[in-house]
Amino acid sequence: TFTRSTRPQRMLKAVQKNATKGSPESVISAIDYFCKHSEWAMNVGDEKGSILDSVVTEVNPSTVLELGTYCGYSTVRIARLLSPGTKFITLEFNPANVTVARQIIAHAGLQDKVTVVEGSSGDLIPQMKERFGITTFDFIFLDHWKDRYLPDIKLFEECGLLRKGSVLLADNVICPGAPEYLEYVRNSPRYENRYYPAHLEYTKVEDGLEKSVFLG
Ligand SMILES: Nc1ncnc2c1ncn2[C@@H]1O[C@H](Cn2cc(CNC(=O)c3cc([N+](=O)[O-])cc(O)c3O)nn2)[C@@H](O)[C@H]1O
Ligand SMILES: [Mg+2]
Repeated sequence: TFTRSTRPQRMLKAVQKNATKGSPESVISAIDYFCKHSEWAMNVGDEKGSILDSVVTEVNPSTVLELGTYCGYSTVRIARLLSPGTKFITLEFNPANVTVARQIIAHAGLQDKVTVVEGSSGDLIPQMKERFGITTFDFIFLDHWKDRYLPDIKLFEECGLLRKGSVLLADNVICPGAPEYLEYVRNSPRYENRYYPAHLEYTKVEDGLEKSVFLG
């Protein structure tokens, strides 16, 4: 029987066809080209991706967590900037997307830099310490279900996974929006925040990233 491919599978084919193996930049370009000329997809994209790059470079983290791997676009953006020995974990709920993401990350030659863990953030965050030997995360990128941003930041606090200076960067705080999360970090004395205005990936729609530094 004929089963139609999925958008992540078509994105993977485009990467395998157009990107040079071992080149993270060409994987990033191939995905951005696919999203601009073939099919829109919910990667953080090139404009917000450059902001993500600058924050990762500024933090120069030793431990990194990403929520919502999807196809691995932001995973590749982050992993290509990390120093050797950095511990980078990305969480992905959908097993089909885990499979696609691992292949895209491998095409970029970054498979040894990051661990893609299948499961939901709510289940996996409390396991970070004992399963992966993490004490605290220096940098966290939130790009998963928007109604999970707030419960998950509270989970980070409860599990003692944040230290003074830990940086959280949240995608889509305007579109689709994460109003409860924004209200929480902006009204909490425990976070120093900065909003980076941008646009929804590959569109002219307003969106942005919120950076929140945990003050301890
Ligand atoms: N709690 C979770 N734990 C682990 N993985 C998760 C979780 N929630 C979603 N995911 C995974 O994230 C991936 C991508 N994803 C992200 C979202 C939520 N983000 C968006 O819906 C979104 C939507 C738009 N948009 O509609 O324009 C733009 C964006 O940049 C977005 O991130 N839904 N799936 C999917 O593979 C899903 O399995
Ligand atoms: Mg997003």
